[in-house]
Amino acid sequence: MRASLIQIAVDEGESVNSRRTRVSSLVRDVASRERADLVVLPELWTTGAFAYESFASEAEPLEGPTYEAMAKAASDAGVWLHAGSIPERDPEGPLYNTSLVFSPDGQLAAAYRKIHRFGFDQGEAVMMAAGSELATVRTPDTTLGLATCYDLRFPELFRGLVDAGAEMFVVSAGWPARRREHWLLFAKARAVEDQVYVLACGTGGSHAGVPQAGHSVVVDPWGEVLAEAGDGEEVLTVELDPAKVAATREQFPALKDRLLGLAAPRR
Ligand SMILES: O=C(O)CCC(=O)C(=O)O
Repeated sequence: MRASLIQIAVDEGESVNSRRTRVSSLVRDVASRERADLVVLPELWTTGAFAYESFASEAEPLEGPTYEAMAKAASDAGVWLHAGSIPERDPEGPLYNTSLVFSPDGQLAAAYRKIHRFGFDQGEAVMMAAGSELATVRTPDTTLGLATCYDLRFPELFRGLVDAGAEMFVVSAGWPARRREHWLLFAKARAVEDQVYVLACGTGGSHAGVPQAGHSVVVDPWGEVLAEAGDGEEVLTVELDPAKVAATREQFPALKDRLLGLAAPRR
C-alpha cells in the first residue's frame, strides 16, 4: 500500500478558492505520479489553522465547495483521500473543525469532528464546538483511525481508536514550529504505544504570523521514522505493509498486557 502526504503551505497571498483549485490538481497529480492508494492533506488548509478570524467567514456546510472539490479529486484519481479538515458550519449554528475522508469512487467514507480543540481560552477552543465521536475508515488494505492536530496530545483517544480496530492513525494537523519536537515525539509515541502506523500530515510555511512545524512524518509500528518532510510545501510518499501491524503485535504483545480500570490510590 502506498500513501502520499501533501504538506501544503498556506500562503495568505493565495485566495481560498485558488488554493482549493490548486490542491485539487495536486491531489490528482500526486496520486497518479506516486501511484498512491491513499493521499492525505493537513488540517484547515483552506484558511490556515491559526487564521482564526477567517473561520467564520470561510466556514462551509459539510457538503460545501471543499467537499465537492475533494470528492471529485478522489474519484478522478481513484484514490482514498483524507482531505484534511474544513471549518464546517453545522445547520444548527456551531462551527466544527471537520475532517473528510473520501473513497476512490468519491463517496464520503467519514466525517470526523475534532474532539480536542486547541487554544485554551481563545481561537479554536472558543470559536468551534467539540466533536464527540471517534472515527475509523475501513479500506481494502487496513483500518484508518482519524485524529486532528491537538488530539495527538491525548493518548486515550488513540487507545479508543485501537479498540475500534484502527491499524493506521491518520493525523491531519496545522502544528506550530515552536513545538515541533512535541509533534515528532507524539507521532513516534503513538506509533510505539499502539503498535500502528502513524501518518501525520501538517502544514508548511507560515500563516497568520505563526511559522508552521512542517515535518510531516510517517512512523511504522516499531517506531521507525519511514519519511519526514522539511519546512515548506512537500510531498512524502511511503510504502506501507499493513501486515506489519499484526506482526509487531505478535512479536511484542504489549497491548495484551493492558490493565483497564486500575483502582485509585488509597488515602
Ligand atoms: O498542541 C499543540 O502544540 C498544537 C495544537 C494545534 O496547533 C492545533 O490543534 O491546532
